[in-house]
This record gives sequence, C-alpha cells and structure tokens, in this order.
Amino acid sequence: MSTSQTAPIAFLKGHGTENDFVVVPDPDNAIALSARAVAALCDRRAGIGGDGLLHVVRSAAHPEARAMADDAEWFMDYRNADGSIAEMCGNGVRVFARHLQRAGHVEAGDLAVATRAGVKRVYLAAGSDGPGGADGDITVRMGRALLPGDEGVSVSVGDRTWPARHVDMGNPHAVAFVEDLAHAGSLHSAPAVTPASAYPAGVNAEFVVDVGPRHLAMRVHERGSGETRSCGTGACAVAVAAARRDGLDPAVTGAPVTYTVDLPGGRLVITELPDGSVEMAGPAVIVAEGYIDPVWCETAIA
Ligand SMILES: N[C@@H](CCC[C@H](N)C(=O)O)C(=O)O
Repeated sequence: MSTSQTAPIAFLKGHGTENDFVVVPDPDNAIALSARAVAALCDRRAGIGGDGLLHVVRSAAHPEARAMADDAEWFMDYRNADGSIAEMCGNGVRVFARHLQRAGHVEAGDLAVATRAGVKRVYLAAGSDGPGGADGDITVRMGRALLPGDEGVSVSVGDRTWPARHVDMGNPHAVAFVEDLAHAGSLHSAPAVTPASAYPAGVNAEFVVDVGPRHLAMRVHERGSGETRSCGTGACAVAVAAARRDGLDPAVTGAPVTYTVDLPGGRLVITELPDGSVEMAGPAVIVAEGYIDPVWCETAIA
C-alpha cells in the first residue's frame, strides 16, 4: 500500500469455511500493496486480521492478468497472511466471487475469474438475501490436479513421519493420511516436508483421516499463513489423493467421484470429473465492510 495514500481505502472482511480474508477492491490496480502492507492488514491484533488478502483488480489493469482479460474480467491477486504471493486460493475465489456478486459487478450464473493458476469458472446461485444474492454455496471448477511422480515425499511432526502424496492444484500440496488428526500436534510451526527439492517454492501440508465412505476430515498448515481452519485447494488435493488411494480415477472409469471433506471451519464437497477437472462447492460469506484509516497506513506500514 503506497504510503502516499491519503484517501481512505475501502475493504471488506469475508470467509469461506472460516478461511478468512481481507478483501481490497481496487478495480484499476491503483493501490501498491507491498508484502509488508499485506502482513500488517492480515495481523489479527494490530490490523484487520485474515489468513490472506484478496486484491480485487480488473484483469486488464494488472500485468500478471492482462493476457487473461478477454476470458475473465476480474483478477484475484491473492496474498498469504505473511505477504507472500500464491497461485491460487480455493476458499478465496468463492469469497472473491461473492464480493463481485454483492457489489453488483456480476450476475448470478457462470463467472470466469483470472488467477495466477489460470482462469477458474465459478457458478454463483441466485441468493435470497438482497438483489445480488449473498448466500448459498458457490461451486468452482478448480482445474486438474497434477500428481507429480513418486518423489518419496514425507511429512513429519515431532517424532512421527508419514508418507505423503504430492498434489499440485496450481499451488503445491503434500497430503498425509494419518490415524488421528491430533497427531499433527499444535501446528504452530510448519511440519517438515521432505525432500525439500520436491517443493522449491514451499508447500501446504494436509493431514487426513477417514470418517466414513468417501468422507474425510483434515487439518492443514498453509504456506505463508500457518494452520488455518480451512483450505479449498487443500481439500481438493486431499480428495484426489484419497480417490487414487481408493483405486478410483474418473478419467479411467468415466464416473465422477465425490468426497465430502470436513475441516475445522466447515465442510467442502469435492467432485473429480471424468475430464480430470475438480469441482469444489462450499459457502462464502462477507462479514463486514469499512475503510482503512489513512493515518494507520502512514504509521503501521510506512
Ligand atoms: N487457503 C487457500 C490457499 C491459499 C494459498 C496457500 N497458502 C499457498 O501458499 O499455496 C485455499 O483455500 O485454497
């Protein structure tokens, strides 16, 4: 955020299954959001607080999205809570779409959103709360999961180590099936994921248990944010890893496979389709909106 900013900057606060975000609408890409500014805004005590930040920019106005502008009017410039940049955020893209719908920028129905992991198709049901709609689940076509070869990935917490599945949902994941989610410990610090060479840009680590047929529960430690109460791309990675573990591959059988994934902050339903794409359905809520004090910007971010 440019420290020369004098006008108040609008923001919203939202969440998807309690994965929470500061939303900064900036259609013309006029706000220079430094990593430091993002970290200050996401700070839960001295800032607004969030697992990440959604910078809402017209694709045509952003150098990383200009090439997608013909396919998607809006670009989700996603940042983690520590200010780092990530390719994609599954819960974030639903909150992003909810904001656009609520602000009247888009209608219910199909919407294309540009992300650093490509254009994602979002389906927004018409809501009952207000003209633009504000409730109901949002479905996102997340693209294909990539399963890089067996690099012998493993995840460790304390003296426990589990073999893990490397799943790429546009961003990197290591999925470990465990006996008990409590074995992941406090997750105050990042679990060790090896070999480091499998994840040169860092990794999100998921811990998963079965709770019933095609029904999973998970915890996650997110790159750049720590343990969060939900991760959409993580839930997709977990569902695909579980399908392969269970001998299911829609590309082979021609039948979609659905897993229900319970997270500390709520439930996501993940379906892998015969064309290999992964669909995620879940809630997205805008909680509040307001203005960031320019004096705070000067002092906290300068
Ligand atoms: N919470 C997100 C993922 C956000 C990005 C992640 N921390 C990364 O660095 O890849 C989700 O819902 O997918």
